[in-house]
Amino acid sequence: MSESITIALTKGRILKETLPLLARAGIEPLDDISKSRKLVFETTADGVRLVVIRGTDVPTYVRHGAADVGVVGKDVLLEHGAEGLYEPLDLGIARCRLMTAGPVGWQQDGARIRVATKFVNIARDYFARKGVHADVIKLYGAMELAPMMDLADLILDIVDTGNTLRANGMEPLEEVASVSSRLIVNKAAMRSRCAGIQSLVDSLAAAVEAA
Ligand SMILES: Nc1ncnc2c1ncn2[C@@H]1O[C@H](COP(=O)(O)OP(=O)(O)OP(=O)(O)O)[C@@H](O)[C@H]1O
Ligand SMILES: O=P(O)(O)OC[C@H]1O[C@H](OP(=O)(O)OP(=O)(O)O)[C@H](O)[C@@H]1O
Repeated sequence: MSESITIALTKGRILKETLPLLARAGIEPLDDISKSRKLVFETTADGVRLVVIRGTDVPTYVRHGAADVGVVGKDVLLEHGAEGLYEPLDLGIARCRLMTAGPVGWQQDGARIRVATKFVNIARDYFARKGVHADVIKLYGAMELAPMMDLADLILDIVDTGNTLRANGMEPLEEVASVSSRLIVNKAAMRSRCAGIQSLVDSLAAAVEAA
């Protein structure tokens, strides 16, 4: 690739699943990311560098053009918006579901329900569309604790195996959205450096196909 490209990666579980796809597309970090405190990594591909950040920061870097391309969960795009971004590729990794969940056997008995979540925009939109009066309570983690402590009636959170819910006496109720990680691209970069970015998108699409 002749033009330089910066790719913003979501650290944690998405990173682990992204690296094999990047490797199949011929992009491997020169350092071992898991053993390094660095945030920027040069790669085996000429002009391609990686930055490793929190998922919620990935769309911000890409929207402002500080990174050209990013990898982020669909949940983050739904919650924080995708303006200024193209979403050309579903990478099919870190698959899970956004669901409502409640204590086993829970039944609504009042006009309003209290919902604890870190996905407040998704939750407000979801319950408004259902015509349910929901008081949405923002939390930053351990959503499953909120009903146990009578902070909330329900939660809206990510569910994969369901083990976390079961371990805390809860059950999944309704699916709000299906989630996987997406490749996002800065709209201006897509226009001005179309060839380099399109070639990256094509290589990653082939890597996803081969996975
Ligand atoms: N249990 C899961 N199974 C599969 N994918 C998941 C699961 N939990 C989260 N994800 C996906 O991985 C992304 C990152 O989740 P992770 O738990 O690594 O970070 P986080 O703690 O939610 O984020 P942060 O560190 O920014 O607060 C989520 O946005 C979602 O797309
Ligand atoms: O259905 P499961 O397979 O149990 O997965 C769901 C759990 O995974 C995520 O948490 P994570 O393990 O990432 O911990 P976190 O609270 O640090 O995000 C999510 O917030 C759920 O708690």
